[in-house]
Amino acid sequence: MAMAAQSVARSHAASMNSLIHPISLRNSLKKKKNRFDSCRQFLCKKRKEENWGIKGLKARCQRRVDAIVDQNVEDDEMSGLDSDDDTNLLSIVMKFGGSSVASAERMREVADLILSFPEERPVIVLSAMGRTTNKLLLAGEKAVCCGVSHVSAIEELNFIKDLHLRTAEQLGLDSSMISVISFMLNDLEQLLKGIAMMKELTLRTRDYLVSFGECMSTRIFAAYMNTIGSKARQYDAFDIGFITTDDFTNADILEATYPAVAKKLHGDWTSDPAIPVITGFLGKGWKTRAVTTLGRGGSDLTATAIGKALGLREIQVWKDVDGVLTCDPSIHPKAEPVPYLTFEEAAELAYFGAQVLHPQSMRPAREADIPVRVKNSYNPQAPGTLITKERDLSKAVLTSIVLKSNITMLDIVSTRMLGQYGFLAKVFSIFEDLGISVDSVATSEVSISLTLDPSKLWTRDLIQQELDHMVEELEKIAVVRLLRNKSIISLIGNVERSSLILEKVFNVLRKNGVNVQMISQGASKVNISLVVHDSEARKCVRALHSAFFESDLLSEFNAGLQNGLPFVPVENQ
Ligand SMILES: Nc1ncnc2c1ncn2[C@@H]1O[C@H](COP(=O)(O)OP(=O)(O)O)[C@@H](O)[C@H]1O
Ligand SMILES: N[C@@H](CC(=O)OP(=O)(O)O)C(=O)O
Repeated sequence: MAMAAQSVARSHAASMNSLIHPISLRNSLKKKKNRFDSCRQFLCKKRKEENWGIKGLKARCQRRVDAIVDQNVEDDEMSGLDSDDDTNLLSIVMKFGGSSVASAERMREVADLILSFPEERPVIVLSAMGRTTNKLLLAGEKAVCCGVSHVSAIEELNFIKDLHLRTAEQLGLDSSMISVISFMLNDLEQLLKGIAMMKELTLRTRDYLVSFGECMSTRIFAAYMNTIGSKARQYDAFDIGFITTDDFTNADILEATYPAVAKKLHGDWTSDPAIPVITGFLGKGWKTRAVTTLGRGGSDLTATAIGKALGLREIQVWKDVDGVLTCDPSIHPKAEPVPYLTFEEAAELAYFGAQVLHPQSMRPAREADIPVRVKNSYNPQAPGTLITKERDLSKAVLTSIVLKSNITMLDIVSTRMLGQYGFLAKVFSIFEDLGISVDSVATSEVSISLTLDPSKLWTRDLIQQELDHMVEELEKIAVVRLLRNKSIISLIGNVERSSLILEKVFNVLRKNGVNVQMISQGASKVNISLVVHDSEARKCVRALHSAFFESDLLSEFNAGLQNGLPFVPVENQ
């Protein structure tokens, strides 16, 4: 049924392909002679006079634009020139998150925003509308235990139905698109009935279930772009070469994705230009061929992967905040935008829990060295955050404070004597065998303290089961203490100034009566992690933020230098 809905949507998108493409024409002409309007009027007049079909109009349009770009012809001449100009290729990727496309009104604003960059030829990546992904997951969980006959009454299902149909209507989409969306919503209900019947929601089904969010938002948005005369073409990422591992709910993009996506998008664009509107977050498992997802917030990764695949000039991720901030604004309202970050800083920040970026999203951008700009779709004038390979760190001390709560920590002490080799190797081979990844580590020769990455630990049952098994294995070689309800506070910044940072940190923590339970400074030189108890963590973040960002830290540092306290990089001490 879902495949049928998709093919209806595809044929709909195909029928849209026959409209003219004002953005492409306008962009080319702006760069050369700004003669598009007269050209379009001329062609429209001619079309009426001579009764051209759409195909004829398109061919003449293209020849005409190419001719004007070449500056060789008069307005009423027809030329057979073919343009093979690289400047006409797709130029940037613009990703809009759920909050940016949460309603018809927001979709209109996003469309205006895209059109306000007439010099760009963007690829658009969209997330599901608003909180649709959460609602789909909740609907799935309710379906497991509510019984088939109660599925139609699931509150979240009805919310999703209402939101998508209302949005399609408010955007003035034609009846064929409204039936595509109705068809998909019907499929969604059938799927939930299947879940209710099976009384089970596997990770694979969970991914298929949430894929409805992005599949619907992109269809609605592409159709709206077409309605307002900006030719757009919808794509499901799993149909255009996004090949992933089969790790449902947390899949990884495989290398084969890049050439496949480039071939498809570039090929379609050159043969028939239309703004690509692509589902974020989704892929196709290389063995199972089933729909996979890239982990929560995975549309950021879709965007950077497309940037790399097409070698684009810039990757823009549009959110509901003025860029990456000095800390999570929901913890401390005085958080401020960080104007520049390196890929390394952004990756650490994302990995250690800043929800604003997907943990893996910096990888493709860094590999292809493409700048990433984090912008606010509610406040497009704000400069946002620019993430690049390098930046001037001479004035940087601390960049951002990140909190990851509800962490499990392990203290592992070897039962053997000092001087035994291979202890660390044995411990880490146990984690490898169990497929559990570790966040932060602090070691001595006979003991290790570490925190576990919770993303691997998906459901409650599994957490307990996995942890029990892990402790059992570790107890064969060590005394193990499992500590729950911990938080990691990660200080992302210039670790060349770690003495200053740590001096201040311990001052703040001492004043607040907080004991640090583990400290770790990674080799990355941008991150110092502190483990504290969950109950103290938010208070600590606020106090640290005040100390680092609400006082003149740099002059404090310079004053230290003038007072004969020279700064010595930590590795030289
Ligand atoms: N350091 C931070 N900087 C900016 N936003 C942050 C930070 N930490 C957490 N956030 C949260 O991340 C949200 C934006 O990320 P996300 O919800 O994934 O955006 P989108 O869905 O638009 O892609 C913000 O609304 C904010 O609450
Ligand atoms: N819709 C998915 C993917 C995503 O990237 O969303 P957002 O861009 O709104 O964080 C999620 O909620 O996880």
